[in-house]
Amino acid sequence: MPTEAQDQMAILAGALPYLKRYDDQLVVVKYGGHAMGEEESALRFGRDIALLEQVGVNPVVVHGGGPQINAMLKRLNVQSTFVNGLRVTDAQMVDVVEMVLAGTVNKQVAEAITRAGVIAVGISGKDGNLIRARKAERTMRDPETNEEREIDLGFVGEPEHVDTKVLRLLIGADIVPVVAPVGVGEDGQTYNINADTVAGAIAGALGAARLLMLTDVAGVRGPDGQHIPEMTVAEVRAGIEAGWISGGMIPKVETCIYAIEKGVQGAVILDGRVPHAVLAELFTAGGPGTLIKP
Ligand SMILES: Nc1ncnc2c1ncn2[C@@H]1O[C@H](COP(=O)(O)OP(=O)(O)O)[C@@H](O)[C@H]1O
Ligand SMILES: CC(=O)N[C@@H](CCC(=O)OP(=O)(O)O)C(=O)O
Repeated sequence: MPTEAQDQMAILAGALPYLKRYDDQLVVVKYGGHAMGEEESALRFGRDIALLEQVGVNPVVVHGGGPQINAMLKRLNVQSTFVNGLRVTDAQMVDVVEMVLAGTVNKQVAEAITRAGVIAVGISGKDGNLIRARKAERTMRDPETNEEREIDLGFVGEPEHVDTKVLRLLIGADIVPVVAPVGVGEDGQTYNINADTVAGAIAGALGAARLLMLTDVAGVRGPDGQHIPEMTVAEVRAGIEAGWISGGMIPKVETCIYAIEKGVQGAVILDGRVPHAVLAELFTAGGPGTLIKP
């Protein structure tokens, strides 16, 4: 009968080749608001990110906070609406969004990593010229006239330019950057940016080895509801076209495709609520999520 120690040795031996593969590599981890869950799961996430740093991987965390923004808006009695997964953000709301994302959530995530023994620094896309944004433009088909018309999302932005200098300085000093998805326009306007989009833009600009998208589903499900362990970009496009990839999964897979086209070797969608999801994905054969490859 194998002893517990032998079991642990077997796990370690299995992980060693993967540790070597990711040594000194950049891994961007998008930590979604739904993946955050209870305090204990956030602390577990912090320990896993700290462990990555300690074994020589360079993690960069981009967090979301959609549910946390919703909770604050509810307390303030403010209604919000979404168009194609993006929150219509007026001038008053952009202040609340920035306060929650760059304030509360950003500091909680950075603190969870720091508490695990590795220094993390929380910044927003407005710091160090990290994310220069422009107003996001979207159109929608009017169901009555069947014509495409522009929709005004207010202060919703998309990254126009990512300046990685501040990230590289932090990474070089063994500090984990934790980024809130807020950007600044040329005129100094603050923009609310979807966190998936920011994670893809940063992974692309850094030329990361991997982009991990932590959400609250196990990965991409196929037409019959089965979990798909691995997909090519062409298969993802076919899934969107056929309609079995839909809703909130569309911006997620599109972000993965964008990052891959920018040179990221692989992007993974996985359930961040599962203990040690990040470690299992990077350091075991055939991780638990859906790996999207060129
Ligand atoms: N093929 C699919 N596989 C998995 N989830 C899908 C698929 N198509 C649509 N979805 C939906 O996408 C959702 C994930 O997106 P979303 O809720 O926006 O995540 P997050 O809040 O983490 O950014 C799932 O909960 C599911 O309802
Ligand atoms: C424009 C837009 O929709 N921004 C998002 C930013 C937060 C986010 O993306 O958080 P999750 O990753 O947890 O969904 C929002 O306001 O909810």
